[in-house]
Amino acid sequence: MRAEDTIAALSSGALPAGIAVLRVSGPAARLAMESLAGGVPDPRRASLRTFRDRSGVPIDRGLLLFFPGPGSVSGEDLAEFHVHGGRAVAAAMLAALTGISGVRLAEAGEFTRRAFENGRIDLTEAEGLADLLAAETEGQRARAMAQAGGSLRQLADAWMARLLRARALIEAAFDFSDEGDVADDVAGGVAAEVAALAGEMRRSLAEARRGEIWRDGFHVVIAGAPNAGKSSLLNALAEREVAIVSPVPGTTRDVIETRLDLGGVPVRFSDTAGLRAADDAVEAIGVERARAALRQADLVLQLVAPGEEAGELEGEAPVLRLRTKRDLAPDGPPPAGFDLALSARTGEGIDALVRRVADAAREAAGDPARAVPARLRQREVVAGTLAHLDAYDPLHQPAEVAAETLRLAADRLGALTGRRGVEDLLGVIFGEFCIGK
Ligand SMILES: Nc1nc2c(c(=O)[nH]1)N(C=O)[C@@H](CNc1ccc(C(=O)N[C@@H](CCC(=O)O)C(=O)O)cc1)CN2
Ligand SMILES: Nc1nc2c(ncn2[C@@H]2O[C@H](COP(=O)(O)OP(=O)(O)OP(=O)(O)O)[C@@H](O)[C@H]2O)c(=O)[nH]1
Ligand SMILES: [Mg+2]
Repeated sequence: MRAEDTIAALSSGALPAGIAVLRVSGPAARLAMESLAGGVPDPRRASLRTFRDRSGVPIDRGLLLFFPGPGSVSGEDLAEFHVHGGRAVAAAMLAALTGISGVRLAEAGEFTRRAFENGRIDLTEAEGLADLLAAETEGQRARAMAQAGGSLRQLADAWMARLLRARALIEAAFDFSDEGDVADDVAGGVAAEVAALAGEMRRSLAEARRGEIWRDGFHVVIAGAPNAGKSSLLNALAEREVAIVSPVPGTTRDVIETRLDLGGVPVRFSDTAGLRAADDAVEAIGVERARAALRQADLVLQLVAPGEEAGELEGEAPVLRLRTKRDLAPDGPPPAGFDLALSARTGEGIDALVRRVADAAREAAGDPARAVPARLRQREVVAGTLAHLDAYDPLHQPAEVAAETLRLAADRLGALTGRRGVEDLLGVIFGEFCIGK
C-alpha cells in the first residue's frame, strides 16, 4: 500500500440498487472530480452533476460530494459520486475513475485503514466499525456503535495514562536519587497504583465473555438421550426444518446450529447427537462432538422424554431441565425436578422456554455499551500487559528491572489502540472489511 495512491471503490451494497455510492480517497480525488464532473463542488455540499467518461460521453447524472482532507473520514481528500445503482452505471464509473492516472481500485478495508493510518480512528474504533457492519441484532448495533465511537479507546487511554504516570514517578525518583535507587515510599506508592491498575484490567478481562456474547452469540446447547426430542425443539425454535427428525434413536450426528435474535441478544442454539455409548463409529463421533459442545456452552437445555431419567452432563454451564413431549401426558402434574415441560408438537411451553433463555442471555451479556476487551486480539493485549504488571515488584527488584517492567507493560498496552506493535496485524484487521469501507 502506498499513501500517494488514490483509491476508488463501490462503497454501497450489492447491485442493482436504488443508488450506488462510489468513493475516491487520496491526492487525486480533486482530479477525479474535475475529470468526471468538470469541477470540484463546495466542501460537504451535495451538487447535481453529469458524470462523463474521458471522451466526454455522459455516464449518468448524479450527486457529487467533496470532503477535503484532513477532516474527512479517511483523513485525505475524499470524493463521493452518488449515481443510479445499475451494474453498468457503477462499472462505467469505476472504469472512468481508475482510468485516471494515480487512481486504482481499493482493497478490502482500505478506506478505514487510511483513517487509522491518518490518526482519525484507533484500532479499537476500526474494530468497532467492523462489528457495526456485521451487526444483526439491536444489542450488537448498540455495542458496536459505542466501540466505534471510542468507548474502548477511552478505557485503553485511561489505563495508559495511569501506567505512564507510574513510570514518570519512578523515573523522576531515579533521577533525583544519589545511589540510582528509588526511595521505598515512592516505590511503594507506585506499586500500590500498579496493583490497582492490574486489578482493574483483571476485572475487565473477566468480563470479556460478555463482549464475546454480543459479538458471537450466547451459546445454548440442546442435549439429552437419543429420541428425547432435541431436533424437534430446534426446529420449533427456528420455525423451520433445520434438523432431521425421526423416530430412529441416533438420528442427529453433527452439531446443527441456528441463530435467533432474542430481545437484541444474538443466541446460538446447537442441536447435538443423543448422548449414549454408541456402537456405531459415526454416531460415536457425533456423541464426542456433543460433549465438546457441552463444554463450550453458556447454557444447557437438558431434554428428557417422559418415562426417562435425567443423566449426568459434562461441562460447567447452568442447566435448564426440560421434560419433552408434554402432549403425551397433557393433564399430568408439573413434573418434579424439571424447570419446564414442553411439547414441540403442540408448541406448549416453547414461549416460556424462549423467555427463560432470553433472560439468561441478557443477564450474561450485560450492558452492550460497556467497554470490554472482547476480541481475542484485545484480550491477548490486556493479558500480556497484565503479565508485566504482575511481575512488577519494586521492593524486591533492582530499580532498573522494575522500571523496565513498566516500560514493557506500556509497550504491550499500546497495541490495544494500535499505537505500537501492531504492524503485522493490520492486514488481518482491515482485511475483515468489505471493499469500499
Ligand atoms: N455518504 C456517506 N454516508 C455515510 C458515511 C460516508 O462516508 N458517506 N459515513 C462513513 O463512515 C458514515 C458517516 N460518517 C461521517 C463522519 C464524518 C464525516 C465528515 O465529513 N466529517 C467532517 C465534516 C464534519 C462536519 O461538517 O461537521 C469532519 O470531520 O471534518 C462524514 C461522514 C455513515 N454514512
Ligand atoms: N408426541 C411428541 N413426539 C415428539 C415430540 N418431539 C419429538 N417427538 C418425536 O420423537 C421422536 C424423536 O424426535 P427427535 O427430535 O428426532 O429427537 P432427538 O432427540 O433429536 O433424537 P436424536 O437425534 O436421535 O438424538 C420423533 O419421532 C419425533 O416426532 C413432541 O413434542 N411430542
Ligand atoms: Mg436429533
